[in-house]
Amino acid sequence: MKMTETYPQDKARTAPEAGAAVVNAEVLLQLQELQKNYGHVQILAGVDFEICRGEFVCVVGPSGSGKTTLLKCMAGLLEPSGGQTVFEGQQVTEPPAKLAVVFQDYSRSLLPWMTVWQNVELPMKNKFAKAERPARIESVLEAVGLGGKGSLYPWQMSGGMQQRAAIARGLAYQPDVLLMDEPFAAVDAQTRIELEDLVLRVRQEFDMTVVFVTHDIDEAVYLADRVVVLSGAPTTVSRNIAVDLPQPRNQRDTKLLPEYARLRAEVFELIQSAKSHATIR
Ligand SMILES: Nc1ncnc2c1ncn2[C@@H]1O[C@H](COP(=O)(O)OP(=O)(O)OP(=O)(O)O)[C@@H](O)[C@H]1O
Repeated sequence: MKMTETYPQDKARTAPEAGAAVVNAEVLLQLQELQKNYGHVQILAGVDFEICRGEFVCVVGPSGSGKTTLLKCMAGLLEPSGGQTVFEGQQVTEPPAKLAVVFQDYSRSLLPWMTVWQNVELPMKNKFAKAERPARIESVLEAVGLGGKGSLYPWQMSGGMQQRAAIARGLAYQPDVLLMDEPFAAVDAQTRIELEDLVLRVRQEFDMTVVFVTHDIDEAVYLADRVVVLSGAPTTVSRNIAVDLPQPRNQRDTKLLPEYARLRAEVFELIQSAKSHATIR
């Protein structure tokens, strides 16, 4: 087995060996020639890739390349100007029930007048009977390291704890796919490391597919089964890189591997090149 495979842009399919957690190669999400304009400005110029069930895919690209725009189109929160997102064979026209999104700005995503428990319970109300909820809430709070903290309000917690609560809320109704938009950008470096490992753990525990947008190359290579590198706007997929680093990942040992350094350098070069070719507006 090759250590790394690079998939051509028009055939962004993941081989099962791309990551240990990928148990089959069932395609769950497809981005088909996705385009998005804001007014006359084209941001996404036909983004095309697929995500298999169980995969952890990181999306990286230069600032302003449209990573957040792409994620919103995937989530059904923004209507594309062309192309489509397909989730489990259906075109996405509104947020699918089996998909949850965790945004960067936890301070705005948690409702400050609700306790952590109530925040986590909110999205579960349409899916689980009242009697079922407490055990599930306790289990997700435990999973994110907030066991016993459900009675706190967001403003009584640190930034890292609030982001844990936002992740717990994303997990609470057991989505098939978790979309995360630079979720750790606003926390300190030590907390960021803890949250990266937390996401890897809960991804295994809850058997989820994760799409994770980040501008941090180290984070992308450390977390991903596959890194999708975007070009600068007008944006297409620059490269699809399978990350075949051993699982489970470890903040010290994984980052000492020559293959980690090689992948990191590859992504870095691509982003530098994308920056230099991006249209200056
Ligand atoms: N609602 C909007 N109306 C007009 N332009 C927008 C809108 N949202 C985003 N843009 C522009 O589209 C481009 C892509 O924005 P987006 O936030 O998707 O990029 P990004 O890659 O996530 O950026 P960053 O890495 O800096 O967070 C930017 O130039 C931004 O100013």
